[in-house]
Amino acid sequence: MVSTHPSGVQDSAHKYLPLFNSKNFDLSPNQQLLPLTAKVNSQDCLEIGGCDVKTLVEQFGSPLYILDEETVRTACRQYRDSLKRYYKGESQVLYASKAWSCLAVCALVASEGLGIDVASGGELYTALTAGVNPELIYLHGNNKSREELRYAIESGITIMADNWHDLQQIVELAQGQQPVRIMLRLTPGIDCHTHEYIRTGHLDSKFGFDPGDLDEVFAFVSKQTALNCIGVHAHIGSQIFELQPHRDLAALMVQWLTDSAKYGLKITNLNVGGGLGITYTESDDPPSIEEWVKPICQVIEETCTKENLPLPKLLCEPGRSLIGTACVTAYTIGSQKEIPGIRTYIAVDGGMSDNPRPITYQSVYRAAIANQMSQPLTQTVTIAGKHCESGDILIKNAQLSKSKPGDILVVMATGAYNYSMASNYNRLTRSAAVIVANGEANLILRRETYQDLVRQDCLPERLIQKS
Ligand SMILES: Cc1ncc(COP(=O)(O)O)c(C=O)c1O
Ligand SMILES: N[C@@H](CCCC[NH3+])C(=O)O
Repeated sequence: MVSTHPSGVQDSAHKYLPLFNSKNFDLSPNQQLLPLTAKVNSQDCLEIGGCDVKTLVEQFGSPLYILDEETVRTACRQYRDSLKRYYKGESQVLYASKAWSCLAVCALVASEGLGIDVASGGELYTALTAGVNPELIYLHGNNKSREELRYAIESGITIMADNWHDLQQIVELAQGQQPVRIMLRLTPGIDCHTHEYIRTGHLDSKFGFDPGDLDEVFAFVSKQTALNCIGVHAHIGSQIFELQPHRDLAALMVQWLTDSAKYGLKITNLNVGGGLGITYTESDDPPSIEEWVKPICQVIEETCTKENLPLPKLLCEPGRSLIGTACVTAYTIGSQKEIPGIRTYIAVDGGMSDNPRPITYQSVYRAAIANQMSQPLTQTVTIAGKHCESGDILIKNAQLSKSKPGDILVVMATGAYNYSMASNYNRLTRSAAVIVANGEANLILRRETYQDLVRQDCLPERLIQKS
């Protein structure tokens, strides 16, 4: 018997399902706990993209990242369409690929007309290999190596100059070449309420030029014929639910455009970064994609009118809100340990190596037993990973239906900063990932093998064991 809350919400995993109907693409993916196509089928199993999660695990193994194509496409379109609706100037959405960088994800967002923000040579290589147009790729980093900068210049992408060292190296490498396209990353000095580790816009941040250096930077850049400075950039942090910090940022950035004009710089691009939060639990209440885009556009237009400036090309670079809720991770339940009067641990076949966010940021997730979605949530259990680390806990006090070894547990909203931050701790092989759409599942990341684990290992002659 499924019990019902006074609110009418079923006390089963059904409560996590989005109110999605295929004709209505208005739901903002970042406000859902499960991918938009999630439903429960006649076997009481969770289905995503028309694929039964239990069957996917049988076919592709466990743990498994399951990425819903429709949810990612919907999020891309909502960013793009909102910019078109609320901004009279040109605009471009970039995907912050640090959220999940792999060939398929880069190709998917590029097919929706997005550009890509990369934060290293490796992410750049991935985006280029996926076939992304170099003119739509932007390289970030507070300590880019000379090799990374050379690679960026040779590839014809835009470099986000983050500091003086960066600028000097770019000028040196650019000599004798076409002017190198750069944008300046500036620290706005704007605080927001999010985890300390993922705040970037406050003054005490390792990213970007200090606001006190602004005039000097504009003066320097204006004299360099090797540089083509097209824009300014700022990013205030991640998993943000408030709108005011981004309004403040937009106004401040237009001020930077006015300041730069005094140095004869023709800066035409303004990149407000990313940062829109997502729903990890029912108590998270982020604005929708449209609600985030609209005030930014309005503030830029109003401030430009006031300052008598032409509208800049507006760029933004969301990561988490494009992909976070498009994915679930499916695990197989194994051992259980009941400590009377204390708690019950349920262990799964992954943990901090495939999702390091709980142990790193104390992030809270929701889960369900995918093969019995309507069963009442009668158990309060702690979901433990399989690593040799007491802190390897995925969820404390999860409300689940009664489970047994072999059941499939899905953890929700694992699309952002999970695979991309995954490790091989305890030499676990990295999990596979599939993309699902219209009842079809395709592998996008092969599961690592034991051979993969030792591929880069070298065994010096003198250490070889002689029998
Ligand atoms: C420079 C930059 N741009 C974009 C992002 C993407 O942020 P989010 O995933 O919160 O949208 C980040 C990460 O915080 C970032 O550091
Ligand atoms: N890795 C962080 C986000 C970092 C954002 C990058 N600047 C997270 O998982 O929440």
